[in-house]
Amino acid sequence: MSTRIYVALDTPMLEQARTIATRVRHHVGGIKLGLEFFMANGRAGVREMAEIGLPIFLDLKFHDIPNTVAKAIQALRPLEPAILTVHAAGGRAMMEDAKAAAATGTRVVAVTMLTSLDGPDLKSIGLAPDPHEQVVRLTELAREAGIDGVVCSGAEVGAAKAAWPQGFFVVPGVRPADGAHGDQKRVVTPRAALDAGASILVIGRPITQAEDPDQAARAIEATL
Ligand SMILES: O=C(O)c1cc(=O)[nH]c(=O)n1[C@@H]1O[C@H](COP(=O)(O)O)[C@@H](O)[C@H]1O
Repeated sequence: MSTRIYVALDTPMLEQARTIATRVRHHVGGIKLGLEFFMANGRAGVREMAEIGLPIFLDLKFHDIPNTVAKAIQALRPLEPAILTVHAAGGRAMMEDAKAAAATGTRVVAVTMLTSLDGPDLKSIGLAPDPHEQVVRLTELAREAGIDGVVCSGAEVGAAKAAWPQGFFVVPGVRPADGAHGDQKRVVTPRAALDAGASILVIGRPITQAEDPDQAARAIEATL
């Protein structure tokens, strides 16, 4: 079992999420539930998934004024997720208040730069077109805010870890060497992401869209 893999169950269908999670549960360390699942199934759905017995990573990527984010996270406290996400671009005060509002055992991690973006995308939204610079700057801000870690691509996790050696690093957008990239742009293999400093890997479609998700999870696990 690789406790370093969190399987992203991006589906609105509770039964489908439960079926995949049950099939792969011996090869992953946790379940990531995101906006697609949460919008369709809400807190009750999260509770049902928690019954499978794996840690829950609730990825709702909060990005709003500090008060709104803190109140939203407070409302999630009873679910006691192992990990939850905010956007680092929400700023230091928002991240500080997010951490203060979360349950004691919940790691709060901040998304630095989405793995679906590249340098030209950064430029198109008015930022310096250098993913490394952007990820390192936001990693330093997250560290100063006193949260637990960041989300970044495997291409930048080495630089982020150098900026925050004690941080917790979540790396999505990983693909087996021959895997389809889909909408992900800054992609590395699971092994390369771990070697570069990832604490955990978030893997969705390479497992969930496989003909045999259990076999796909095992094959990835074997490369780690
Ligand atoms: O916060 C995340 O988990 C996240 C951040 C990011 O920059 N990129 C990213 O892909 N994710 C999530 O990671 C998962 C990746 O899924 P796959 O591309 O199917 O492996 C999705 O659930 C995304 O929402």
